[in-house]
Amino acid sequence: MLHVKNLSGGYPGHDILTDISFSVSSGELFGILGPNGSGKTTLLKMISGLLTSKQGEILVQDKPLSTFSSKELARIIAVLPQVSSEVFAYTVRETVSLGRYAHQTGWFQANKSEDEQIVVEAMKMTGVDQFADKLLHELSGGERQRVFLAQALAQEPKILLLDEPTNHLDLAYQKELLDQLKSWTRTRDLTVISIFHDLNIAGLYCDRILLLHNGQPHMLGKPEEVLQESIIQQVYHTKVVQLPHPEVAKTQMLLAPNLQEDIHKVTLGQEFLYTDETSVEFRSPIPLKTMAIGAVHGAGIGWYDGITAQWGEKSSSGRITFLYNNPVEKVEMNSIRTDECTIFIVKSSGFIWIMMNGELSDEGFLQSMAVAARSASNIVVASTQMGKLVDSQLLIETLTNFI
Ligand SMILES: Nc1ncnc2c1ncn2[C@@H]1O[C@H](COP(=O)(O)OP(=O)(O)OP(=O)(O)O)[C@@H](O)[C@H]1O
Repeated sequence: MLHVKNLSGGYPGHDILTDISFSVSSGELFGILGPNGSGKTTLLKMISGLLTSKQGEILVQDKPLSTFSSKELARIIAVLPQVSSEVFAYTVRETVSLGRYAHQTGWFQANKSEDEQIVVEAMKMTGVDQFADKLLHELSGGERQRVFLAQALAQEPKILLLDEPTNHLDLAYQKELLDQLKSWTRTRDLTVISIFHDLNIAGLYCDRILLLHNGQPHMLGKPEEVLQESIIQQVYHTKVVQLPHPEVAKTQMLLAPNLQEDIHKVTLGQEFLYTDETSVEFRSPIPLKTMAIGAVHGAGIGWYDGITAQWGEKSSSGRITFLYNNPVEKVEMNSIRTDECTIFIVKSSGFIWIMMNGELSDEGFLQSMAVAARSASNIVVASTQMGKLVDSQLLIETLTNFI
């Protein structure tokens, strides 16, 4: 559908892009990612014919882009630019109708009934039909964004170029728009080429991603190939954490903020353990990353600021909670200091809680769980996730001696 071959160029006296090559197939949702100033918009402007290249070529449906008249091109490619705050005194209906321009063959055929039908359909699909007769400047940023999308759709393009399409949209409209675009790529063979700043949205919806860095292609591939911690850190120069989406087989990237200096350094130990006649409680002064089994509240993986074992009547505390019919017995504590971390263990007839002062990997959590599971079924492994990364092998040997 679209081939970009060895493309270089930019603005007069200011080259931006160097040797970019890629192809986009019909019905593909193709994402362009990259830091600010990496050349994403410049590339999109070249594909839309707004900027000419210095070297290389762009083929649309196997014909060089430069051989299309602007009207011919508008029947194939529609562009949704970054929405600016400048709007003209047009109504929503008039704005969307402009999308039909490329399909009109003469002045007297303007607004034929077929065109009108398509305009109404585009307005319905984007949910802007409810304010069809309002002026653009009477709408919110997100509503305006949807009007321009309707205009692009009314153009009935084969290729839709989008520059940060979800920029002004709230969460529900982001999802609705992207679900809709994805479905049109499948059902109508629409090809979508879109710039994204949100790596996670790109990861969820794109078939492939081109990652630009300083005007050059850094990587081209499937989202799971491109969205790797090390690649993103190298290109964006910021720390991110990669993890699997909990519901779909897609990778997600989280920012890793520098919040640790706001948290005072603590060592988990006996002074945070409280016992009375109806409960044993560990009240942590900071949130702990936890993995728990057997709990009525907080089982699985999470972040909690405490653990409670209770019997008798007691209101829920929001901490990881274990319930017992009878009082737990033989509550023992152990503080173990290794070269890398200190571990605080609370053990009773009913549970084992392992609290780590250090950073524990997912594997470390699972292995600690496995050691504790040899002698208990109600278990919490908790970690401050601050300080040194704990060596899982050493940890297992240490825990095996104490549990
Ligand atoms: N009209 C222009 N004339 C000269 N240089 C320009 C022009 N527009 C953009 N540039 C420069 O081209 C470079 C790439 O800009 P571009 O808008 O393509 O980046 P981008 O990746 O889309 O960035 P952002 O994520 O900030 O939108 C930037 O250094 C920018 O200053």
